[in-house]
Amino acid sequence: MVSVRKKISVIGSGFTGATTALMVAQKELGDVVLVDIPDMENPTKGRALDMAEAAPVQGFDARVTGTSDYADTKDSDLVIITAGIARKPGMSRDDLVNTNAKIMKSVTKEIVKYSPNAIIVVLTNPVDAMTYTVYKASGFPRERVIGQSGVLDTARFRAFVAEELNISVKDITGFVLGGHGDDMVPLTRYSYAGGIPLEKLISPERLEEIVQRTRTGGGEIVNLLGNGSAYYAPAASLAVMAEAILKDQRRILPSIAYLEGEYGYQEIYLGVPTVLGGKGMEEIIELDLTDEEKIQLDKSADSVKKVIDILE
Ligand SMILES: NC(=O)C1=CN([C@@H]2O[C@H](COP(=O)(O)OP(=O)(O)OC[C@H]3O[C@@H](n4cnc5c(N)ncnc54)[C@H](O)[C@@H]3O)[C@@H](O)[C@H]2O)C=CC1
Ligand SMILES: O=C([O-])CC(=O)C(=O)O
Repeated sequence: MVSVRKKISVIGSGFTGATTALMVAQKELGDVVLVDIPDMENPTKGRALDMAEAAPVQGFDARVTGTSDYADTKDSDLVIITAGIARKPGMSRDDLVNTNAKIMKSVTKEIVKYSPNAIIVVLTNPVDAMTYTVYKASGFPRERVIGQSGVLDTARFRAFVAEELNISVKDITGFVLGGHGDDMVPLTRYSYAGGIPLEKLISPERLEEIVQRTRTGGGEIVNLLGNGSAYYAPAASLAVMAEAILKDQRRILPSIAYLEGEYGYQEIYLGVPTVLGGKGMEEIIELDLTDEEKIQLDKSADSVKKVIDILE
């Protein structure tokens, strides 16, 4: 009998990969295959087994297995790439580019071989350029290769605003555009608390401080952890994108998408509002930007382009 359960492969069983596997399984989005390099096969199997043993306690129905053999990923519906090195204090995400680009190319080859119809979501940094690398290496249409940054960046902004206003995080919405670097563009004009524009509730000076903290939110955690980067909120962000795709929810979520003229950019991956559904990135939503916002977005796009140029 052919299984109708969805299959999700998570490449990289480190902090973000393992946490994502658990969150995706807890949401019962499908069966999860956790993959790492042969040297990491036993720890990967161990993490997967440990998660499988959490299933009866928490009552989720999802098989979780660990492997270093890509044949086990065959016919995945969704593949999430977290493989690669993470930064340490004093490093920028862009410092990871050469090492991680090689890893992206090798894992993409295996993904395409075993799951030619999969949708791929990339987390590995520098994520805009790594998503571009996977897109080029896969030959997949742009709908099926996206990256994760905006859900996380927006979540950080929402968390800081909720703390500032002492209001539930559930009532705060935000919008972050651009590359996943310190010049990302949080759009306060499109951000609300319970439907009320934030600009009516928080002073411009304080809002600017929150925007700055959002921009450097990844680095704040890198400095606190000392030996790696964030993983709970990144994994939660991947799980929500996975859910939107696997349940064909058509949610409006920011993702890193390949632009073919949208927002005035060509042949670049950049964070923009998208509709995520069963086909992957189904639409890009173009917002009107003020001159100042467009200048900021141009700066962010330039930074991403420079990293992509290193690769080419
Ligand atoms: N886009 C975003 O918002 C975020 C991106 N990241 C990025 O995600 C990546 C992973 O971060 P962590 O999980 O914390 O790192 P980690 O070091 O805990 O895990 C990375 C795993 O990748 C594995 N790996 C390396 N080469 C591989 C290959 N060829 N095939 C399969 N697995 C391979 C390693 O063995 C390791 O287990 C980093 O590049 C980090 O910067 C992390 C958080 C947020
Ligand atoms: O900061 C990092 O290196 C990891 C990351 O992308 C984030 O947490 O936003």
